[in-house]
Amino acid sequence: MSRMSEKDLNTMRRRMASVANHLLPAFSSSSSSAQHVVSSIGCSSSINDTYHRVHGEVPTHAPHWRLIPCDENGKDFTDIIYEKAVAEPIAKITINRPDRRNALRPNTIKELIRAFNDARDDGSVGVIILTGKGTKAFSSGGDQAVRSKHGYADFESFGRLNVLDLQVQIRRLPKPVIAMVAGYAVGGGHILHMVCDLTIAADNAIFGHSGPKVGSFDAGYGSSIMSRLVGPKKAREMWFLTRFYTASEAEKMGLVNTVVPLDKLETETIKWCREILRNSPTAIRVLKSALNAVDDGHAGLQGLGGDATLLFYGTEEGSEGKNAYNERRRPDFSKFPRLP
Ligand SMILES: CC(C)(COP(=O)(O)OP(=O)(O)OC[C@H]1O[C@@H](n2cnc3c(N)ncnc32)[C@H](O)[C@@H]1OP(=O)(O)O)[C@@H](O)C(=O)NCCC(=O)NCCSC(=O)c1cc(O)c2ccccc2c1O
Repeated sequence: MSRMSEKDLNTMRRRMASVANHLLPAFSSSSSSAQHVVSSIGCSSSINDTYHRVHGEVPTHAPHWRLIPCDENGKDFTDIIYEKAVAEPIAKITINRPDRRNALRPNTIKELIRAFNDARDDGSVGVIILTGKGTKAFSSGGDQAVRSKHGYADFESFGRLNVLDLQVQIRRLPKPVIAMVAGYAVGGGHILHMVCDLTIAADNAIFGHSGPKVGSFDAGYGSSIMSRLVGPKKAREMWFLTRFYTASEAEKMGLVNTVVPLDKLETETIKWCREILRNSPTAIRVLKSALNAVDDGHAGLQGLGGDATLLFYGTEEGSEGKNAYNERRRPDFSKFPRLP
């Protein structure tokens, strides 16, 4: 038999490793993601397939955060802290009213909307983290101290429900938004984390609705998205009984993606950001629209349709139409395929 080359040997090793992997015990569906399997067995090299060899683990170091002190008009942020990671496409928006359990007043929402707008427009941002200052609360929802006859009113003479605008903004923002939840996420705080694309919860997190106890309710996303997430029966239970649920109960209900020890919350969230950021931004963008499209009706279709147009503009076929118009000639689309 002729001597094996180094390349043949490597191929053989790879195939043997692959066969050995298939002999590993199967994992339950609750830990179905490959990365989750990797972390649950604590050793990425245990799965020695091409996928894991090529993609490997993401770095675990903490980002260096740069403070964005004010909005685009130079107005200082007071109710939020807005930061961007240096040399990494991650933005972090922190609700900063810890002595009120990060309750939301109209000004808090206005600042959140401005920060989210900035993160959307900034091409160097690919993922946005939404969180609350401190470990006691993500947010306790609408600030009951400033609730008036027509909504919430802080520095104005009229009330607003501008949290609804924020919910729509997060839902339509073409970048993933991750809720990083420690402590209470109740009332409007619970709804905000549900509207985010993913939720990473600390083991001290508590979720629930208090609306009907304080004479309020969110009959918009706060009802429809919750029913989608936990199912219609559980959604009714949560709204009708206004009980609070632990992080692990929330995970079982499908309300959160994962639960981690409080001191690992940011590290784990950053890990999820980095894993997302290694993937195609356009794929992620279109998937976010697609995952929302059916539920969001015309607005959902518009988002997904807008993505299609955006991609089409980058093609030669799309440019031919524009060029022909600008050159005052008929467009020639004859060379473009009519795919089956
Ligand atoms: C969140 C709590 C369960 C935490 O309890 P804990 O014992 O840890 O802390 P305290 O209760 O002592 O709170 C410390 C301090 O913060 C003040 N505070 C906390 N939450 C709020 C709040 N939401 N508004 C105003 N102030 C708040 C509290 O008074 C204390 O102040 P001191 O001066 O006494 O130190 C518990 O705090 C709690 O149950 N909070 C209230 C939760 C709540 O009912 N939230 C409002 C629900 S309604 C809502 O959020 C809402 C959401 C929407 O999306 C809507 C959409 C459309 C229409 C309406 C909407 C809407 O109303």
